[in-house]
Amino acid sequence: MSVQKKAISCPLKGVELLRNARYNKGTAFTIAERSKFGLNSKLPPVVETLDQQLKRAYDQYASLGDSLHKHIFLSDVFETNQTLFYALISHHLPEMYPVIYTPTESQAIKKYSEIYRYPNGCYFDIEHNDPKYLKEQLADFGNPDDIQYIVITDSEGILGIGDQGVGGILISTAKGHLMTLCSGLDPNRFLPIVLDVGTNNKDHRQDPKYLGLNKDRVHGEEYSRFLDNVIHSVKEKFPNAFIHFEDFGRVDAKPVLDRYSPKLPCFNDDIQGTGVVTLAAIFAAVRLTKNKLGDQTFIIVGAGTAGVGVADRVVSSMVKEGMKVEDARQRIYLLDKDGLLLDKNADSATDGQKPYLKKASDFSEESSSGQVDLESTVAKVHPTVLLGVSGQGGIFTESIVREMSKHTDQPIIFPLSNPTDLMEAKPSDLNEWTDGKALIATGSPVPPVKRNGRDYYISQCNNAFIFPSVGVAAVLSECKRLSEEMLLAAADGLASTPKDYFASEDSLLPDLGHVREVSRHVKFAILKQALAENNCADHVPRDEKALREWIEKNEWYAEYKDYA
Ligand SMILES: NC(=O)C1=CN([C@@H]2O[C@H](COP(=O)(O)OP(=O)(O)OC[C@H]3O[C@@H](n4cnc5c(N)ncnc54)[C@H](O)[C@@H]3O)[C@@H](O)[C@H]2O)C=CC1
Ligand SMILES: CC(=O)C(=O)O
Ligand SMILES: [Mg+2]
Repeated sequence: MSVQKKAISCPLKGVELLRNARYNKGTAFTIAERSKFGLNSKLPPVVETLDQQLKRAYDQYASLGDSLHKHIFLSDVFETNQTLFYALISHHLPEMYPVIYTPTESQAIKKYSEIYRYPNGCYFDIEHNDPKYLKEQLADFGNPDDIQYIVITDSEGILGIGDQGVGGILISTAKGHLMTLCSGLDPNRFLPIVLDVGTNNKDHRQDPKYLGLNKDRVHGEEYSRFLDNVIHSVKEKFPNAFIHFEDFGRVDAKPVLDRYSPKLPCFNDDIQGTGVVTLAAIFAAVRLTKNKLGDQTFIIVGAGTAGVGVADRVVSSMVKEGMKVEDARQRIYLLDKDGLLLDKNADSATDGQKPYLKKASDFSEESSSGQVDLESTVAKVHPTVLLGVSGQGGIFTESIVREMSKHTDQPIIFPLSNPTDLMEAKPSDLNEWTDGKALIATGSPVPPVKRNGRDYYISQCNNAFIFPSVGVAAVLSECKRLSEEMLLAAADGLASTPKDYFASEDSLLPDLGHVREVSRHVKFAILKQALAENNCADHVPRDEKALREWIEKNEWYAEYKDYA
């Protein structure tokens, strides 16, 4: 990671410098810099501070009518002046976060070809599936040591909006922005990649403006060969980069993680990040109900990438607390679009789902059609925790939630699907149906629920609260592999964040406004675990105080540097 230096070398001059977002300071170039770097007469005469620039940029942003235009405006700022972009969002993080991320990001991705203005990263398409070619293209993105963190998507499972083809590049860029904003990754050491393997999205295929490959999505061997070529090229070109897989489709996500995670430091955000952040929120909820994790009964609705990822992390945590794996799995009921996952349907279950299949014979009374729906499962197993990662808005109905409430005093209910309109239930409804007792967290941000003169703060349970810390800790540690124990340490770290960083007594997760401090706390927990595993570079400080200082010193800040 880059340690902050007083002056850095600036390789550019004149108009080229003004057009380079990394080095550009716009009206903040001083008189001396204007002379030294050939900028005289190329800027208006007044020299401004970053604060003055921030005021103008914010006023322009605020004057825009809708969030998509605000998103486009912020993207323009990013393309012109990176420091201003990160400073602006850092100053207004809770306000702008939903604009650069979920929910507005999903609109921007759907409309990518319509709103396109400039390239956003590295586009690898399957028609150029040649290792030599791929490596040559990567050379343009930096020298071997330059890139530390890479987000790759194949765009098949973008948020809850599915296959988005080439537009998925924007999820890779958004995740990169959050790495910087939340955890201080140097944005110049980040590379977003989209794998364009075709798309089955009819709207895009019929759109004459669509910018991706207009062909059916490639699966199977050809897909795997392409991915292998990309990963090998990336590792050859940027050997130290940590790889973050994002929004792969439900069939490929887990096999891809299972294939690469034993070989290189990598992470699947939807599987592992969602699992960790949800676990941390569950720890908090369970603490509020004065119960133990091992006493909970879970129903997870949506047995795809995120659903299985959450289930696996809950199991790991229960096992860490002393439970047997089989017993832990028994406490988790996974439902997919055809209802509860049952052993009689083992043939159609994914590898990730298989450990969670329940005996069909135990549910014969509930199933006249051969399927056991959510309401029947709730009535039968009396869950204390109900999680939604199905991408199906509104499927936690009033009768389901009322049934759950009959058997548990404080139901823990997290509609985690994104964007906002795909949440499995609205927090205000959940609050109403449970008479204010439900402990709620959502995937996309929502305002507090006001009921009977009280404000109920709803925590956002989104992997964005964890992957920036996991990612930067992995980069700092130079770990050989990201271990399950490091992930559990991240969940513990997030759950044990000092209370000052929470919006209210009963918040399940810290407040976004304190994300940098929270992230330091989580990185510390992960690095301690990496040290304990001997999974760390020698330069990582062993002493706790020195480790905390080192973590902070290695954060990138949006401030203008002096140019030598
Ligand atoms: N809050 C967070 O941090 C995260 C939220 N998510 C959200 O979770 C949702 C799912 O994402 P992924 O797991 O990546 O997608 P996925 O496509 O891998 O999984 C979704 C699963 O839901 C199932 N499903 C569809 N209709 C259903 C129904 N009526 N009842 C039960 N299951 C049903 C599908 O068959 C599929 O297996 C998305 O909306 C996504 O935005 C995903 C990752 C992180
Ligand atoms: C948050 C996230 O990663 C998703 O919804 O896919
Ligand atoms: Mg995702």
